[in-house]
Order: sequence, then structure tokens, then C-alpha cells
Amino acid sequence: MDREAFQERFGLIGESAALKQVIDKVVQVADTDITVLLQGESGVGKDVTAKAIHEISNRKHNDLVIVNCGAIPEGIIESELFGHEKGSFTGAHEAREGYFEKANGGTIFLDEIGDTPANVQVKLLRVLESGEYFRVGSSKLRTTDVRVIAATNKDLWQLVQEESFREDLFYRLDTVKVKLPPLRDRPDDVIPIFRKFVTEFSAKYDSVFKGFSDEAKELLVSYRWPGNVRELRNVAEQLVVLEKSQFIDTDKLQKYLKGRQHSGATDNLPVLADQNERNKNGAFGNDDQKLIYRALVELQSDIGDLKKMLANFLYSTFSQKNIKALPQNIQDEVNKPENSGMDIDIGNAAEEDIGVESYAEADISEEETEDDAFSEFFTSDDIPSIEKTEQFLIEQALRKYEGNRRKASEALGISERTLYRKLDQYGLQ
Ligand SMILES: Nc1ncnc2c1ncn2[C@@H]1O[C@H](COP(=O)(O)OP(=O)(O)OP(=O)(O)O)[C@@H](O)[C@H]1O
Repeated sequence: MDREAFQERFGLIGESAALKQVIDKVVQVADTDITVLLQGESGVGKDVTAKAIHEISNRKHNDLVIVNCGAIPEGIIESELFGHEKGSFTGAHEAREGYFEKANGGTIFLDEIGDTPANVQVKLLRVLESGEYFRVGSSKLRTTDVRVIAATNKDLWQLVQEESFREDLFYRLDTVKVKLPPLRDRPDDVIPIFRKFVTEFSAKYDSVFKGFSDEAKELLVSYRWPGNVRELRNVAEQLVVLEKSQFIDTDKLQKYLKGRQHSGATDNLPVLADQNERNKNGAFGNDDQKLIYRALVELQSDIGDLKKMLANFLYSTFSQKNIKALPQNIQDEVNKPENSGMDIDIGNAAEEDIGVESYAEADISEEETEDDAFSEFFTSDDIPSIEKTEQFLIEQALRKYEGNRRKASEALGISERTLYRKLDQYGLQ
């Protein structure tokens, strides 16, 4: 297959020398079993290229298994990749094959490979070198025959320098490196790709804008496109839908680009108020003020949550003696009833009955407190309602297991899902 046929078949538009070079290399190696490392910023086309390589390889009749190594929680990535045996960890009710097993005979695409945890990197190296691996919880050596395509938006060599990526794995992956250049480095590609998206979206939404001014075209080409082709696609879609029958000049186009026009610290602000959107005194307009206000309120609430989390953590981790050694303002926060891990809503009378308010203040051990609370609660003359008892037990269980909901639900003999529902029902955090 030649370059033009490849571009045509996979809809990869572009006329820049940089893209042509990339495609030539891809076509050259696609029909082999060689490992390919795709490198490039987010949205440059790594995913679509990996799929294309598989589609024209001699493995195309078998599976292409796509794994986003950065999206799988660290605790389960090994079993996801290599599978596990029944009973090998809590929750492993059945034996399960992993992605390498599924991809046997086909291709595995390891996206965001730079995010693979260190303990799994060593196992990846082995399977890449010899095709050998073990399921979690098994000592039986298995083999798989996979072609590996990996992708990263990070500089893997830099990760090696920082010792977060194994050097041997780096060299193993670095066999054929395909660097997909960012869109800003191939301005010749912008208009052709944009045209393709506009045609597609116009057909999809039965909508079209009237045309484009020359200045607007220039702006499209000179814009930095931090989100690369994905961002260009989004802009095309928005213009087709939101600017139906309109003529697009730079002002109109700016609306869809301006949030990302500038680079630097202001990129992190929720609002980028353009000078021309401010009033004559240079003050922010109404909408800007609202957005800034909303952002500040959210920030305040986030800080409040963080304070609570920290206070809860300190309360459950530190002894009262240690808490007393903390600065007074932190002690005050920790000793607030809602942060002392005892924010159950059981009414004042019941609180007094079981001595809840003394938890944060008394210099007594946790175990004594729990025992007291239980005996007082259950020997009280007033029979507490089932609801109050339930709340009390949930709170005690959470307290005993330091907020660990899985352990608490196990102790209570209910599912974790039921526990969540009850916490919600009783307004407990
Ligand atoms: N040259 C191109 N011509 C047409 N469409 C393209 C081109 N390059 C990329 N695209 C499209 O841009 C979008 C983003 O591409 P893709 O998902 O492959 O990027 P990526 O590099 O894998 O991004 P990420 O790292 O975020 O996963 C997709 O819709 C893809 O089809």
C-alpha cells in the first residue's frame, strides 16, 4: 500500500512534508511484527494511526486490543494485562484472561505507556521480549503471540532520566519510533483537515455556514492548536452547528478559539476576559463577574472540603495528646464535632445518652470510647428506634475501620452499595 492509498483508506488528511514522512514510515513497518512506538501530543492522531497499522498488518483478522495504561487503577493493572486466577485476591471470584491473552495472534495497543507503574513495567518487558507472562496468583508460565504498538504523549527518555520508566523497557519499545508532529508544526495541514471535518459535520447535521473570510482562514492556520486535530475537529463541529448560515470572520472564529489563545499562567484561570470584552473602564463585564464569582465560591468550597478531610484524617490518625500539640487553630478545626468522625445525627437526647460529645474532648482511648458507646446505647431505658440504631451501628463501624467503607460494610453484613445508600439516606458523610 502506498501513502496516498493509506491516507485515503483511513481518512488521514494532510499534505505537509512532516505528515508524509510519518505515513511513509508507518506504511513501511505496518506489515511486519515489529514493535512501534507512537509519540506525540494529545490529539495528533496516535490512536487512529495504531488502528490503521493493525488494519493493514497480517494480523488484521485477529483482535486489536486497546489498553489505556494511564486509565487503569494501579491496583488492578497487572491483573487486567495478564489475567488472574480464581481467589488470587479479594473479589477474584472467577479466573479471568488478561489483555495479552485476548490479543493472542493479534495486536495489543498500549496507550499512555509512560504511565505504567514500575512493578508492571518489569512484567511488560518480559512479555515483550519473550511473550511469557504469569496470571496473577498463578505459577504457570503462559505465552502469547502479540504485536505491540505503544503510544505516549510524554518524553519517555525524560522519564528514564527521572527514573520513573525502566531504561531496558525504553530500549525495547524504541525499536521503531514514529513521532507525530503537533498540528502547529504543520500549518499546511490545517485547512485540508478542517475542510474534511466541515464536510462531514455539514452532512451529519444538515447545516452549513456560509463561508470564511481570508483573515479567519489565516487565524485558523496561525492558531497554536494545543489540542491538535481533536481540537480542530471540535471547532469545526461547533461552527457548523452554532453558526448555521453565517459568514465566519475573525471575530466569530475567535469565540471558539479564545479560551486557549494565550499560553502561560492565565491558562489555568476559569475565565480569560478579553480586553475588548471589558467595559470602557477596563473592568470586567457582567458575565465575567458571574463566572469569577462562581469560580471563587467553588474554590472556597473546595478549600472547606480539604480542611475537613485533613481534620478528619488528623483526628483518626493522631492521639488526643498529639492533637493537643498542634497549633490552636488546627486543634479547633479537628475538634469540631463534624470533623471528629462523630457527625451522626441522632438527636441531642440520644447524643447525651451515649456520650457522643465527649469523643473529641476526652483524653481516653478509642476502644474504651467505643465500648462505652455501645453499652450505653443498648442498655438505655429508652428503646432507640431501628433507624437510630442503624445509624449508630453504621457510624460505629465506620469509626472502627477509620472510614473504610468496604470493611465497615463487611462488618455490618451489608453490601458496600447498601452502605452508600444508607449514608446518603441518613445524610452521613
Ligand atoms: N491527519 C488527520 N486527518 C484527519 N483526522 C485526523 C488526523 N489526525 C487525527 N485525526 C482525528 O483527530 C482526532 C484525535 O486523534 P487521535 O484520537 O488518534 O489522537 P491521539 O494522539 O491518540 O490523542 P490522545 O493522546 O489524546 O489519545 C480523531 O478524531 C482522529 O480521527
